[in-house]
Amino acid sequence: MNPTNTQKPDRTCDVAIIGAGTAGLSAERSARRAGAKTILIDEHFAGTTCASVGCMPSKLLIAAAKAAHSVSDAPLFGVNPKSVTTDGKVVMQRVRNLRDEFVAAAKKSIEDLRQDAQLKGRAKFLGPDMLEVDGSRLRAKAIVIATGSFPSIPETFAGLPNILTNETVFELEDLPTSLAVIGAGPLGLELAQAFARLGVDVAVIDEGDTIAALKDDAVASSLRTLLKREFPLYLSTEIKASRSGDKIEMSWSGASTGNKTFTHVLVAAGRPPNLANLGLETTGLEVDDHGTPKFDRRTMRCGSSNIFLAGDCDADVPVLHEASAEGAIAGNNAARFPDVGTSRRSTPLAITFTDPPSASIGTRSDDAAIVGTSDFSDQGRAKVDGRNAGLLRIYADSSGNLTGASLAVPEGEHLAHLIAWAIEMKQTAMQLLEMPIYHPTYEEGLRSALREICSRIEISFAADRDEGVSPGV
Ligand SMILES: Cc1cc2nc3c(=O)[nH]c(=O)nc-3n(C[C@H](O)[C@H](O)[C@H](O)COP(=O)(O)OP(=O)(O)OC[C@H]3O[C@@H](n4cnc5c(N)ncnc54)[C@H](O)[C@@H]3O)c2cc1C
Ligand SMILES: NC(=O)c1ccc[n+]([C@@H]2O[C@H](COP(=O)([O-])OP(=O)(O)OC[C@H]3O[C@@H](n4cnc5c(N)ncnc54)[C@H](O)[C@@H]3O)[C@@H](O)[C@H]2O)c1
Repeated sequence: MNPTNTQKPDRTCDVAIIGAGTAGLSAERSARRAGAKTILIDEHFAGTTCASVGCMPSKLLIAAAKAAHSVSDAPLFGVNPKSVTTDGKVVMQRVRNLRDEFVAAAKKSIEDLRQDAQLKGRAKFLGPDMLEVDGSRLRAKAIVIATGSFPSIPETFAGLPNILTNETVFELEDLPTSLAVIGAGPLGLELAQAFARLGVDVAVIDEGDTIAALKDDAVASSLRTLLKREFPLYLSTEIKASRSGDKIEMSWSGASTGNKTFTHVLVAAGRPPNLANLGLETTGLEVDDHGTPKFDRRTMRCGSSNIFLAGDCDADVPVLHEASAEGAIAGNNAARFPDVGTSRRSTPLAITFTDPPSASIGTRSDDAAIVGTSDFSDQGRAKVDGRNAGLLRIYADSSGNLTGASLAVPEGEHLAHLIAWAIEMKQTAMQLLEMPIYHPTYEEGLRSALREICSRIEISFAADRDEGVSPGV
C-alpha cells in the first residue's frame, strides 16, 4: 500500500463510500450499522442505475411489450381482437412515469441520511486514505469504491446521429421506426424483443457468438431459434456504421453479410467498470489487465489495503442482488477495518427477461458433470398456454448433488429461483424430486431433467414413489 497522504484534510470519517448506487447505499447502511461514521459521495445523487436507466425502465418497456404480445397471440385461442394499435408516446410516457417513481424512492433513501453523511461531487483518490471531492479533502480510515459501470460505445458509432444507450433510450418520446441493436447480451436482447413486440423493425447484431451470456450451447441454441422467429439475429459479424442523412447505415460481414438503414441504433455492447480518472494510481493497489483492482470476493477487500470494492465497478457479477450483497460485505468490513471477516457468497443466479426468460444458475462443475434435460416443447402446462418451447438443463455431480443449471423456458425466472434455492440448500436431484409439485404447472417440467440425473447415477426410486414422467396427465 502507498504511504498515507500527509496533507491536512478538510473532513474526516471512518468509512467513505464513493457512489450512491445500489452497492454504495448498501455499503453505507452496513458500515453505519456496524458503528462507523460514514460519508456517502456521489457526483449527482440522481437515483441508482437500476431505478433510473437499468432494471426498472427496461422491465417497464418489457411489460408494455408483453401486453402487445398477448393481443397478437390471442387468435391462437380463438380470440380475435378487432383492430389493435400501439400508441408509442403513451408506452414511453408510462415507462418514464413509473421509472420516476422508482427513482424518487431511491432518492428518498439518500435524503433520509444525515446531512453531514452526504457529499455531492466527483471523488478522486489522493492516496489510499485520502479523497478529493470537488476541491475539498476527505480522510477516511477505509474507503469503499462503488462507482458502477458505463456503456461502452465502439468507435464506429462516433459522431453518428440517433445512437442510443440504456442511458438515453428511455427518453425517446415515441417508439423508433427501426432499431439496430448492437450486442446480444441481456441488455440488447431484452430491449430488442420488447421493441420488436411493440412494432419496431428490429435487428440484433453481435461480433461474438454468445447470446444472453449463456454458456450452455444447447440452451443458447434453443433460445436463438425462438428469438429468430421475432427478429433477425446476426452473430459472429464485423460491424460498420455510417451516416445516411439523418439515419444510420449498418453493414455487417462474417457468419452473415448484409446491410440496412435504421432510424436508430441501440448500443448494448457491455458496461465496463467506471474506474477511470479515480486516481487509483495513488493508492498502490494491484490491478488486473483491464485496470480493475484485484480483490477477494469473500471480503471485497483489495489486497491488504483499506480499500474495498462493491457492485458493477468490480466487473465480477454485474447484477443487482450481487451489488447489494457486495455492498453489505464491503461496508461491514470497511467499518471493522483492519479486522476484516470473510462472507459466504450465494449461488450465482443471472436471469435475462426475454420471453422465454433465460437463466444461468450455479456452476457446471466440470466436463464430467451429469446433465439432465427437460424439453419444454412437450410440457403439459406450457402446451395449455400455447407456450411450449425451450430447453432446461440441470447439472449435478456424480453423487447427484445439484451444482447448476441453464434454461430458456416459459416461467424460467421462477424455475431458476427454485433451482438456485435447491443448490443453496445442498439438495440432490432425488431430494428435489421428493418435493411436492402441483399439477398442472411449469414446475412439473423440472422432473424430466431430475429423473434423467437420477437414472444416470443409477439411483433407484423408492417403491412408494411414482417413476412416471407425463407431460399433461
Ligand atoms: C438496462 C439495464 C437493465 C438491467 N436489468 C437488470 C435486471 O433486470 N436485474 C438485475 O439484477 N440487474 C440488472 N441490471 C444491472 C444492475 O442495474 C446493476 O448491476 C446495478 O445497478 C449496479 O449498481 P451499482 O451500485 O454497482 O452502480 P450504480 O447504481 O451505477 O451506482 C454508481 C454510482 O457511482 C457514482 N459515481 C461514479 N463515479 C463517481 C465518482 N468518481 N465520484 C462520485 N460518484 C461517482 C454514480 O453517479 C452512480 O450514482 C441492469 C442494468 C442495465 C444497464
Ligand atoms: N436481466 C438482467 O440482469 C440484465 C439486463 C440487462 C443488463 N444487465 C447488465 O447490464 C450490463 C450490460 O449488459 P450487456 O448485455 O450490454 O453486456 P454483456 O457484456 O453481457 O453483452 C454485450 C454483448 O455485446 C457484444 N459486443 C461487444 N462489443 C461489440 C461490438 N463492438 N460490436 C458488436 N457486438 C459487441 C458482446 O459480444 C456481447 O454479446 C451487464 O452487466 C448485465 O449484467 C442485466
